[in-house]
Amino acid sequence: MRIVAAIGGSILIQEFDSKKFKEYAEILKPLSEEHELFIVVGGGKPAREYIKVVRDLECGEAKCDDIGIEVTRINAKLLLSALENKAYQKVPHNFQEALEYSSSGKIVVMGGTEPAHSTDAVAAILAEYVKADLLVNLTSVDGMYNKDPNKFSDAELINEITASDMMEFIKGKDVKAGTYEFFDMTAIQMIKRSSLETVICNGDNPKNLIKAINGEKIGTKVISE
Ligand SMILES: Nc1ncnc2c1ncn2[C@@H]1O[C@H](COP(=O)(O)OP(=O)(O)OP(=O)(O)O)[C@@H](O)[C@H]1O
Ligand SMILES: O=c1ccn([C@@H]2O[C@H](COP(=O)(O)O)[C@@H](O)[C@H]2O)c(=O)[nH]1
Repeated sequence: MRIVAAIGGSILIQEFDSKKFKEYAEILKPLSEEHELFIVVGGGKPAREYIKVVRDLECGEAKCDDIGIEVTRINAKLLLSALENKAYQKVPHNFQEALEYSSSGKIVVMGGTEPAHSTDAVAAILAEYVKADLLVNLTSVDGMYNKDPNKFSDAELINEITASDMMEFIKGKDVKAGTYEFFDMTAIQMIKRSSLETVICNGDNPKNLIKAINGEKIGTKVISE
């Protein structure tokens, strides 16, 4: 299968250590023997810290995004280091490069592309571009809830949701650099327009990626209606 997986920076770089990079490398290396893997890495807390500094410099939102993108690419480089020769050792800056690098037969790892969206959108556009069989979004919670589970203890996990309902849910959320909390509109539009098979699940345990690939019931399945 051709798979695009977005790994949240909130997962990979919770602390400034190599733990999650190593854990993911252990899972991704054997998976790449069976599947074509494209990994998109988020910025996490470091991206938001840097974005705060740029915002204070009053350079405008696009510059904030630009710095965010740089941080996602640093995180991508860290994952490349962990993956060693199983990954193509260059971070693509656009979708065409991603496709070119994948012809090496190795895992492709990238961060952001251009301003005004999150790496969740990058993963969805990439999935469309490479005609992926599956898009997996690995984040810091078990999937999509009816409200923010970190703010409401009675939040309920949604097992299945249509892209249209998800759009309705996300409508009006902040689109400033570093504030895309949980998915962004561009990502959902791609899922809808290209009927991308999509699963959102908890990436704290990298084995959840295997479960999602094997079609086990996990997290939230997004239906492209
Ligand atoms: N309805 C919701 N369902 C699930 N999570 C939600 C919801 N609303 C808000 N959130 C928040 O979204 C967060 C997940 O987004 P976050 O930006 O941390 O993820 P990421 O994409 O995995 O990482 P990063 O953006 O740091 O790369 C959760 O920690 C949760 O608090
Ligand atoms: O293609 C992209 C990717 C990212 N950004 C900016 O970087 C931050 C960090 O990415 P996350 O996916 O949120 O971790 C994001 O909030 C954007 O500000 C971008 O502009 N374009």
